[in-house]
Amino acid sequence: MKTKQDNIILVGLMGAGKTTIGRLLAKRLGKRFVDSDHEVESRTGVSIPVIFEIEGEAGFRKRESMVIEDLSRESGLVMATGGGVVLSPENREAIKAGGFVVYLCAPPELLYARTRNDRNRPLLQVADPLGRLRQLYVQRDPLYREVADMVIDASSHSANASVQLLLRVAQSAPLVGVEPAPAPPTPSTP
Ligand SMILES: Nc1ncnc2c1ncn2[C@@H]1O[C@H](COP(=O)(O)OP(=O)(O)OP(=O)(O)O)[C@@H](O)[C@H]1O
Ligand SMILES: O=C(O)C1=C[C@@H](O)[C@@H](O)[C@H](O)C1
Ligand SMILES: [Mg+2]
Repeated sequence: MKTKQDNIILVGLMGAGKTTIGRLLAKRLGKRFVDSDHEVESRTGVSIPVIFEIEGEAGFRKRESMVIEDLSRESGLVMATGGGVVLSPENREAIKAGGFVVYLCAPPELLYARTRNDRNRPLLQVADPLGRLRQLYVQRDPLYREVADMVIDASSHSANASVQLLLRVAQSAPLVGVEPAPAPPTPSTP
């Protein structure tokens, strides 16, 4: 039977550390690491900025949804997701059904510091990227919480500390969806 713990799915805003932490965690758990952003790029053969340029955000979201639908049906994965996957109700359902979902939560100011020198995130190529991150936080924080089985404060942990925390959870969490063992028979009195 498929259990929720078969897959661990990381959600959160750009720069929260989904790719960094997901890769390390997968290695430690001996699971396959997948990243929905990388999967979109490998299916199209071009980078995310190029997809945004040619097809706009709407085109990217359609491709992202197809990838999420496919990957959420697999098992034994650690999956990093793109920051915007929670925008679509269909993606949210697929993620919730597809694994144990961890929201890496961090304030916009920290996310800005982590992403400011990277040109690979089209939504942050604006005059005021910190302002954009603040808007996205307000819009998306409730959506990440809606899908999350667990929230990690990604601002107070190093990437390695977050991995350690998740390893402890993965190794101690009961398997959701598994029937509890039947109670032993009560001895009959002679
Ligand atoms: N405590 C931390 N946890 C995770 N990543 C950190 C931490 N501190 C710094 N970083 C750095 O933050 C940067 C952004 O991380 P990463 O690319 O993993 O984010 P992401 O959540 O996958 O973003 P995106 O949604 O844009 O793909 C990386 O350079 C990473 O090394
Ligand atoms: O937050 C977002 O909407 C995005 C985050 C990235 O992971 C990429 O999926 C893309 O740049 C869009
Ligand atoms: Mg990433």
